[in-house]
Amino acid sequence: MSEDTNSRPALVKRKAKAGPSTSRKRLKSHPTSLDGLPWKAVRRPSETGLDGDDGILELEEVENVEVVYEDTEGGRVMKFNVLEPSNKTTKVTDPSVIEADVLSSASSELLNPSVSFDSKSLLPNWHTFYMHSHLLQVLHSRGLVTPTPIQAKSLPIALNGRDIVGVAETGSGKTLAYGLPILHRILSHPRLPRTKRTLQALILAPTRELALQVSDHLNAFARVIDTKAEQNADLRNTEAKEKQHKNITPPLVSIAAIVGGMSAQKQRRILDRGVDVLVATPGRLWDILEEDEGLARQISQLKFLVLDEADRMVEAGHFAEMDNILRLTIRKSQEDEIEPPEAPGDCLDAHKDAGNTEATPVDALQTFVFSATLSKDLQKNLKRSYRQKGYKKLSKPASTLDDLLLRLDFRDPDPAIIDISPEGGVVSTLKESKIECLSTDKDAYLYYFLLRYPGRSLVFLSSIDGIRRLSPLMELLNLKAFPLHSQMEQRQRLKNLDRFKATTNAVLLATDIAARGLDIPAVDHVVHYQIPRSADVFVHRNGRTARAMQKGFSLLMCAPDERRVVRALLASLGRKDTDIPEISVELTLLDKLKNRILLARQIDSQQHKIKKQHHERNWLRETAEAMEIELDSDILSESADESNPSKHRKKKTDAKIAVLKAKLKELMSQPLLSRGVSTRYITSGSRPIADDIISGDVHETMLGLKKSEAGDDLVAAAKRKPVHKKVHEEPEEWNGFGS
Ligand SMILES: Nc1ncnc2c1ncn2[C@@H]1O[C@H](COP(=O)(O)OP(=O)(O)OP(=O)(O)O)[C@@H](O)[C@H]1O
Repeated sequence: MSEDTNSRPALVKRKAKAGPSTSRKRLKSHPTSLDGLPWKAVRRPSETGLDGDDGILELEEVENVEVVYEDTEGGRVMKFNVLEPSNKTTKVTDPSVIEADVLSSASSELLNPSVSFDSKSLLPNWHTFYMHSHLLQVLHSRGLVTPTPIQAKSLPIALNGRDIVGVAETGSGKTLAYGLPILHRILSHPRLPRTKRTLQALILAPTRELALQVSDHLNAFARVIDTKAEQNADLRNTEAKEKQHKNITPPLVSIAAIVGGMSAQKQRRILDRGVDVLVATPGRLWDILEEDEGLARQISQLKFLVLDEADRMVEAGHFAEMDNILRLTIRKSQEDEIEPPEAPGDCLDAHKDAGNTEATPVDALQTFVFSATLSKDLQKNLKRSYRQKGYKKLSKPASTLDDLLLRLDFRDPDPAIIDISPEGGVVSTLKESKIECLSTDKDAYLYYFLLRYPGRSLVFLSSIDGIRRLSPLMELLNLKAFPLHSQMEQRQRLKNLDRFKATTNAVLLATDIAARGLDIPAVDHVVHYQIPRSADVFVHRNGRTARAMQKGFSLLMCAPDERRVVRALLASLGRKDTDIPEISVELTLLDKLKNRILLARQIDSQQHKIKKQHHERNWLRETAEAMEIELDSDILSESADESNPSKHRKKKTDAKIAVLKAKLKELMSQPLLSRGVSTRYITSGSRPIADDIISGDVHETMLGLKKSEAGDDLVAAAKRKPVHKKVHEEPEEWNGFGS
């Protein structure tokens, strides 16, 4: 993670490279601590197995340092001289000072942004927001030439110090809508030299993956732009550039992620060094806060509080932690005033009396609440939560999202509500479809879909057991499928996510932990293998594709007993199930696929048997050891003795598996031929495909079917009403990302 860039955990190995050389000049004898040296993170090549954001290990090294020992009254003291080539100017070695220097030079650009970056001509669409020139440069270098509608609407309001409740479709750039104002403020108010960073912004996110993604996303804007790396022709890939760069330069703004499943000690150390922005999941943050008064104090003095995917945070069972954390953000002076409205009407009247819709609060904790799905009622209640005097204190713990959001210490008498979510939650670039089939046939339909429409497919299941069942089946069917669910280790979760991102033709089998916020580039298809449990989850699952104005496709698999729920779910979005067209399926191929699936299931069940036996043996052995009982050697023997019953059973099962695997291999080697096509007479039959093969139009895995996108094969259904966006002003002219 990029917050590690200038990290220097206490327990890592460090090597001070050789001392003075004659060609170097001693510039300073500076009795600084080890922490004061210009440590650089050491790149960890993947071959070493030590790469990746494991959150545990960070290696650093330091160069050109001379170690001297000095005898003092208190004993022998070690001092360090930092050496530099004679043609260079001296730099003091405290990293915080280096950072402060960089920061001040960056902030000085603000005084005259045109000197370093001509945003007016290079980024005319962003120029009008007058953001820090560093941010503009990063936007430019990343090719983000036009703000998205939610960004265009939020930025002027947020930069003006106001609170915002923002609702906009999935993948529409909400992270930068709240992130840029935060970064702008921090860059524009540099720390004094030699002072530690103090926490300015807290961003709460419901899942670990989302928190890490937000911190990565914002970190790209927090680092010094490395013009040398930019020019390096060998490093055209932005990610590679960033990776190389973040290893050497301290960030302008330090952004750390605090999430469960990673080393808590390391996260504490990062916090001890001081960070500007913290992105956290409520659970882990509260764990740390319980032991860290200093951090709790910093949280009570925040400049920004963000609730990303606020509605999900409550669902995720973070109620108590959220409640506790939000209480910390309430200013003492206001705490007494935090009361629930007695009657909504009273409150609204009082609100009107306040009559201060445009005011910019002076003591500014700015609060941003963002999501793709915040109900209208909730938005109204958020306005109401503007504290009125004369009511009782909120002493009871929060028990609903309304309750919880009432705790938000909105400074703004009238938080701006920006709702540009599309009607029914349907993103304009998303094509939806459904398949109605028996639950028992879902595997075959899914397999058909994945073969017929190769690409990156995110398959949602509601149960972890379902994922555990499907995963090995997919493997046996030679599909690259990666599981992702909450019972997996965090490291494995991130690894699978990365693998899925890196593979163009892959499947991610995920529970709803992947439904929210995850920004995976180019997800072609979202499949609802099991129907979502709520309309919001449906919208967010769909939102993993068709992001940033890209095309996307979603498929809802609906069994007869699920129809009623689907109807209700769509009705709550103001839609009908007939709105969603069915996708055409070549049924002759489906039958052939069913045979493959049948075999794969049999193999899996046999393999499962072996695993179970193995597990039972281990359990017996461990229990016997614990109870100091000696077990009959027959039971545990792994020897090749044929008379051993368990060994014999295993051998039999192995043989069965081998036969089944051979059969499956044989089946999979036979081409899947669509109706009316024969391999012997490829140019004849009712559907000759020779021409298609020559022109490259043929689908490789299903002969007789042309290559097509899933969206092209929809069976006409009752026409969906066009999706009307609510009226909004300037973003109307926005024509998508890019040029
Ligand atoms: N102005 C822009 N121009 C082009 N791409 C952008 C712009 N702003 C953000 N993006 C890209 O759009 C993608 C989606 O952004 P982001 O993850 O912030 O969406 P979101 O609205 O938070 O989605 P969700 O509701 O699913 O969490 C990201 O890859 C981001 O880099």
